[in-house]
Amino acid sequence: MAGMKRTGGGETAKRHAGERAAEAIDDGDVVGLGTGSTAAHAIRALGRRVDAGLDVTGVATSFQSRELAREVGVPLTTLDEAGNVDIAIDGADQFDQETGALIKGGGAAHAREKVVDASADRFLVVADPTKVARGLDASVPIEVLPAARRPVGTEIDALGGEPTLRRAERKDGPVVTDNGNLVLDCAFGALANPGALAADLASIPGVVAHGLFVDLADAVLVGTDEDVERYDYAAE
Ligand SMILES: O=C(CO)[C@H](O)[C@H](O)COP(=O)(O)O
Repeated sequence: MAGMKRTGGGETAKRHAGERAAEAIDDGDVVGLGTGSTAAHAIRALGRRVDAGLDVTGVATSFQSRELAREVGVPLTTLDEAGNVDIAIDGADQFDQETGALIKGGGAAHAREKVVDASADRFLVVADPTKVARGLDASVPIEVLPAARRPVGTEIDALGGEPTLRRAERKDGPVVTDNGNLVLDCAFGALANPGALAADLASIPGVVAHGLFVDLADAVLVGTDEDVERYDYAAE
């Protein structure tokens, strides 16, 4: 698969990935509903399968995915009620095709996404070809308690990162997450050891969640304009 020419970074590619992922849902499944434009295609496709008689419940990872699930008729539950997630479908901002390690949080939803994706028996990532990488070098979103913004920034500096407070596009001020926190987008350059950086970031007081998802994805479905390529990282 590596080295194949892929076309697509637009909605068609995202739709192909999302629709293929929705086909993997079985009757009775509790489904983690990811956030972002690619996961949204999966939620819409799942809604069509529910219309056709599929019996599933969804666990939303954000305000946005909850609203969309309601709109397309996917019944909702919570982790508290369901206890277990059979399969989660979620997007990514970048993934390392060798290891399946991900950077997530472009939609500032990665704290809840990580809880849902990590608790799923199977975690399917849906992406378009612009997300495929050799190694990881995108900036890492870090959700922080508002009161911890400065001390966390100092720790990020010490780890060799450059933190930038994420600002809202249509509001004066910062992006505030669904959990009431702030996001620091942290540029580290090429990540030599994402697992070690993930552990370092998780140990900083005031960090709610970072956007490194290491050893979590079971498979990544990359939609193209024509088809879907699948990368497997664990026995399903
Ligand atoms: O991590 C995420 C949200 O926090 C998204 O899944 C990620 O940003 C990908 O989004 P899109 O499919 O719109 O490119």
